[in-house]
Amino acid sequence: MSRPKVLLLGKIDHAHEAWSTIADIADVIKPKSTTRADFIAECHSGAFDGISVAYRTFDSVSITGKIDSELLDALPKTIKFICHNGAGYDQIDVQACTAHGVHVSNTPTAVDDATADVTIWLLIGALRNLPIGIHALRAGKWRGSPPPALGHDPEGKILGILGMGGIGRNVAAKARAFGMKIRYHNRSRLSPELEEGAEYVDFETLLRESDVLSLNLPLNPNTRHSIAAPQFALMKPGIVIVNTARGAVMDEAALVDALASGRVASVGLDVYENEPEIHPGLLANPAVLLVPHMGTWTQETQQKMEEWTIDNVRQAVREGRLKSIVPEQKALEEA
Ligand SMILES: O=CC(=O)O
Repeated sequence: MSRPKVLLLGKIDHAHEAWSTIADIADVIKPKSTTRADFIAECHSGAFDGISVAYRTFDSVSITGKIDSELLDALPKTIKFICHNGAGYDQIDVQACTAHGVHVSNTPTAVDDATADVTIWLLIGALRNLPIGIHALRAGKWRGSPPPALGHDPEGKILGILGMGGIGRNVAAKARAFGMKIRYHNRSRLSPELEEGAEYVDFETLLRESDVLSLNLPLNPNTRHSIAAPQFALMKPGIVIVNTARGAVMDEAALVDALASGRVASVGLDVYENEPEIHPGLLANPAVLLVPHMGTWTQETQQKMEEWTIDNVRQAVREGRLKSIVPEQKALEEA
């Protein structure tokens, strides 16, 4: 019987030992292409014939582009599993995968601490007007003249969390240590054990009453531009917003307008609508705290994410099922 074949899209940077165990159970194939057009041609050349599982990284989008119907049509029909290294899988059209009989996994929980840590860092930095001070200091002007306006303490402020999954709940736990009052909105209300005292409110109340809003929802066709001009108009003037989810859950141009009008006092952003491009209105604004998508940028978390993805590959090869199928496809593994 021929050995299973695994396609590696991107590279393994940390979990080399775990990855070496895949070579014991499968042949690993790497693409030669560096562009989507070449990758599709390579698919048609038969180079990937027989693969059943693909491991992919966020950065491998530069080779393949989005995993959509066109790409799935080009890949051999034998592919049954795509194991994505990352919590957010907006680069993958899950509906198209389901239609092609391909199951998709991501890396929930592995990213929660690191992403929540950066969320809290951005939250405090934006609340305290730190970017203005940092900017002035680097320009040799100490605090600047005039100095930044006084910031605000997190204690007693309402933190509204939009998207109360693993990362949102981790942010809540950490923000409680700063004395923040936690409210959230989600597609559905959580059990009291998961809520841990957080108050469930409707979307409009979250927008109207939050002092700080943290975006922790996944990007998909339903959540794109969840925060746009009509939502900014409802917000409490002077709100601080933090986004460590995906840029496109918020309309970046509308955000620039909301900052200019003062409706939004400050933002802390790790993600952008058209990464790595950033809206010039954000770059020009010294009040905003900007980080280049580093939410999971730690040794420990990158290692955990790779190991988690490799576990998915291993389970797919050995047992024909995934450790962490994405929520949209849960019913497929239960069937
Ligand atoms: O952005 C990071 C991730 O999706 O894991």
